[in-house]
Amino acid sequence: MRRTATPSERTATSDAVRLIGLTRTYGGAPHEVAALREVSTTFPARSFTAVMGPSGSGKSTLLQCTAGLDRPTGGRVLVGGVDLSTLSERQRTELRRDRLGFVFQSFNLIASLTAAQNVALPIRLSGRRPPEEWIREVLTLVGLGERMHHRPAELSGGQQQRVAIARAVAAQPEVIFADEPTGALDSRSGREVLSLLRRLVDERGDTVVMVTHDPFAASHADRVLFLSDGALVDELRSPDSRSIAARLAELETA
Ligand SMILES: Nc1ncnc2c1ncn2[C@@H]1O[C@H](COP(=O)(O)OP(=O)(O)OP(=O)(O)O)[C@@H](O)[C@H]1O
Repeated sequence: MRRTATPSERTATSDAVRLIGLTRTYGGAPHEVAALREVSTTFPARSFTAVMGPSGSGKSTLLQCTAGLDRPTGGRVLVGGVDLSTLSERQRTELRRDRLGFVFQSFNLIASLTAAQNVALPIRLSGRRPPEEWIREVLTLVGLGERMHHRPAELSGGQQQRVAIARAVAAQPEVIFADEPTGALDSRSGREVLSLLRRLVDERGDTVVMVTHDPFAASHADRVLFLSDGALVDELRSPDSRSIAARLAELETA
């Protein structure tokens, strides 16, 4: 089930996503809120980026606009070179389904389906029939090869999140967007999920963009972007939790 380039075929230098002057305002004058102000950056292929910032700084809006779930009011988003603003609503839906993967805080699994059926669902929705060996391979990758036929209620929170990650990985997306993926987990399960995301990047060449409030979670990334009041104000490369927490505290008190 290898529709797009395999990780080894992906080049280390290409940009998976490019943001150019990304702007999103809500409401009109005099109550206009600038949730994003001319944010420009790139998310290189095979990299793990964390997005941080105080509450209300624009993290969710950045993720939503970058993943084509919300339309920016200015600037451009390029996913694999495709300018999202040139796509119709339907084409954006197809791009999300076929080329992007999503992991949410609340797992968003379908309760009546088994782990294997949940993982296969996005591929089925795009009209393809995923081979059972591929679904087994992806669930084995996340350490749940023995739990393929369990329903979400029969799995722990950490296991459910790993099923959700398997679901995101199964269609070989160009970028995996994770929104507070450890927010609902205890610290041990959270650590397992973060190690798994790290492994996807290091061993498979996946590209991960993660929004988080947690400096420890962000320390698993190659690079941490900091938003403040809708603007991209700083970035740290290969940071440790302590330096991330210190920078965040400065922005929160600013
Ligand atoms: N649909 C909306 N209508 C009006 N304002 C909005 C809307 N969505 C977000 N905003 C505003 O845009 C700004 C950025 O919000 P956003 O949710 O992106 O921040 P965040 O950094 O993700 O916050 P948190 O960490 O609290 O989740 C905030 O001022 C918020 O109130």
